[in-house]
Amino acid sequence: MAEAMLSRLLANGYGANQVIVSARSPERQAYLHSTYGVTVASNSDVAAAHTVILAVKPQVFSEIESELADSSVVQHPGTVLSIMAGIPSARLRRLFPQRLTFRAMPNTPAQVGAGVIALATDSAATEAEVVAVKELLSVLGEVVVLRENQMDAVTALSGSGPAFIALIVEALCDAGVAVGLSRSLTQTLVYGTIAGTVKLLDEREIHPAQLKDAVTSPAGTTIAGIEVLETAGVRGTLIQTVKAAYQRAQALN
Ligand SMILES: NC(=O)C1=CN([C@@H]2O[C@H](COP(=O)(O)OP(=O)(O)OC[C@H]3O[C@@H](n4cnc5c(N)ncnc54)[C@H](OP(=O)(O)O)[C@@H]3O)[C@@H](O)[C@H]2O)C=CC1
Ligand SMILES: O=C(O)[C@@H]1CCC=N1
Repeated sequence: MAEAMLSRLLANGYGANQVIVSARSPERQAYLHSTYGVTVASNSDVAAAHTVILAVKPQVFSEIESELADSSVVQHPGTVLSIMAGIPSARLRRLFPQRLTFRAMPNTPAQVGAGVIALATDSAATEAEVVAVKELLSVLGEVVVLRENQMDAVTALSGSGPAFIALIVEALCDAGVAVGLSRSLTQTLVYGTIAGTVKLLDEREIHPAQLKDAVTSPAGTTIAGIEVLETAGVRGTLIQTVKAAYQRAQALN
């Protein structure tokens, strides 16, 4: 995710000289420097920047936290923006008491600027400070401002969502192959069907049930398929899937 943010920032007018990055392995550090031309520095150096973006795994954050707590940089003013799942802003605020604290939850379509990014703002931030963070995140896609107590739910739905959708896409492609279509044709049909369905629902503001009913002819093919989905409990399975991801986000906290 950090690399997605980095590449999108550079592609959208931010200069390589405005960004410094940190990574753990020397291989990764060399890759980031040679690919993007950015300065690679220690966590402490990065944490001295005006805007600090925290994008390590939540489990790794404890190591960074103790490393940073020992350095004076945590006293610097500015902004800290975390994309880590399950780490509350209160914990970030304890580490960076002088900084405004924002939490965001992007998702992987951010790599192509098509992400949905949930943002919980700091109540002490001015309108201009909120706008600055929104502008930063807008290089990744659509920014939605919400309350921090909604962040674990967002993590489960849109943060993890691309993996759930990808699994469904893969299964549908396999289904196309199972009924005799080539892999490449199947991919074109499945990608187009999903993108087109979402576009139709969105642009015409149709309820999904309305669209399902419109496709479903009496004694036709679609209702035969719908019966299988309902018998398998796909609706309940998807609800349980998101609830499991939500509970995991809460546990990471
Ligand atoms: N993946 C996703 O779809 C999403 C992830 N997130 C959140 O983003 C965060 C990162 O996830 P993701 O990008 O998938 O994870 P990755 O493992 O891909 O990236 C984590 C990065 O942290 C670096 N890192 C690890 N340890 C340290 C350290 N001690 N000091 C400095 N850098 C370090 C790694 O460097 P190295 O490679 O050298 O180890 C790596 O570049 C998580 O908190 C996750 O919750 C949020 C939304 C979506
Ligand atoms: O799986 C995870 O924990 C992270 C958070 C959202 C997407 N990936």
